Amino acid sequence: MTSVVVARSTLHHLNRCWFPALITSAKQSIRPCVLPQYARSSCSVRVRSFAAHRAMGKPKVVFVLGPPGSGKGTQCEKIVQEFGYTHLSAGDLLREERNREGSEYGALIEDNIKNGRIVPVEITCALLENAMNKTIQATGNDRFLIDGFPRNEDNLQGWTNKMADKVEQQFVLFFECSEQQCTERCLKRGESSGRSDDNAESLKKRFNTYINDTVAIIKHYEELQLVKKIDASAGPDAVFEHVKAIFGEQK
Ligand SMILES: Nc1ncnc2c1ncn2[C@@H]1O[C@H](COP(=O)(O)OP(=O)(O)O)[C@@H](O)[C@H]1O
Ligand SMILES: Nc1ccn([C@@H]2O[C@H](COP(=O)(O)OP(=O)(O)O)[C@@H](O)[C@H]2O)c(=O)n1
Repeated sequence: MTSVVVARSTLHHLNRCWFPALITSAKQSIRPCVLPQYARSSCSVRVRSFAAHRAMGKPKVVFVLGPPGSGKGTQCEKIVQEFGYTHLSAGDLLREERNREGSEYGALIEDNIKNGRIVPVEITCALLENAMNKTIQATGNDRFLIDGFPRNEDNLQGWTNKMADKVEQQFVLFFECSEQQCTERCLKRGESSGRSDDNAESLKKRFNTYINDTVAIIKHYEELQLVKKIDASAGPDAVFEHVKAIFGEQK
C-alpha cells in the first residue's frame, strides 16, 4: 500500500506542477508521455519518492556543464566507472522521449534539438526527476551526474522551484574547451552518431545558445563558488586525471 501512496503523491506532484495532462484515469496511471523508458510506471510500481528517501539523506547531485562536444558524456562515463555515480544526460533523456512512439512532445523536442534551442524545463525536469526516483528505487544509488543541465535561465528556475530543496548540490563540473575544438569533435562524432544536430548548421546554433544562455548559468554557479573548472582540451585520459582529483576530494 505504501507504494501506492508514494506513487500517488508523485503523480499529484506531476499533476500539480508539471503536466496536468499526465493524469488520465481514476486509476491514476501515468500516461507514458514524458517519462523515459525506465521511468514509465503505473501506481502499482514501487517508486520511492525523494520524500521517502530523505530519511537516508538527500540525493547528491553534480551538474556537468560545458559547450557541445567538450567531453561531458565521455568524462561522465569514466566518473561512473571510478566513483559509482549514476549518469543522467538531459540530452539523452530528451532524445529517448523524442523517439518514444506516441510521445506528444517528440516533434517539439526534435525542433528544439535541431535548432540548438533548449526544451522547456517542465519536460526536462520531469524526465530527470523520474529517472532519479527510478534509479534510487531500483539500485539505491543516490549520487547523480546531471549532464547538460541547467542550460538556461528557464532550466535553472524550473530546477530551483521544484528540485533544489530535494537534493544536495555538491558542485558544478565545467569543461572548458574552444568552439573550434568542440566543433571538430562534434563533426567527427556526427560521422557515426546519427544525431540530427551534429552538423555544421546546428552546431552554430548550439554554440550561440551556449554563449547566450549557458555561460550565464555557469557564472551564476561561479558566484556561489560551486564551479570546478577543468581544461577539456587535452585527450580524454589526461582530462580525467583532473576530474579524478576533484572527485577524490569529496567525502
Ligand atoms: N578529451 C577529448 N579529446 C578528444 N576527443 C574527445 C574528448 N572527449 C570526448 N571526445 C570525443 O568528442 C566527441 C564529443 O564528446 P562527448 O563526450 O560526447 O561530448 P559532450 O557530451 O560534451 O557533447 C565524442 O565523439 C568523443 O569521443
Ligand atoms: N537541458 C537540456 C539539455 C539538452 N537539450 C537539448 O538537447 C540538445 C543536445 O544536448 P546534449 O547535452 O545531448 O549534447 P551537447 O550539445 O552537450 O553535445 C541541446 O542542443 C538541446 O537542444 C535541452 O533542450 N535541454
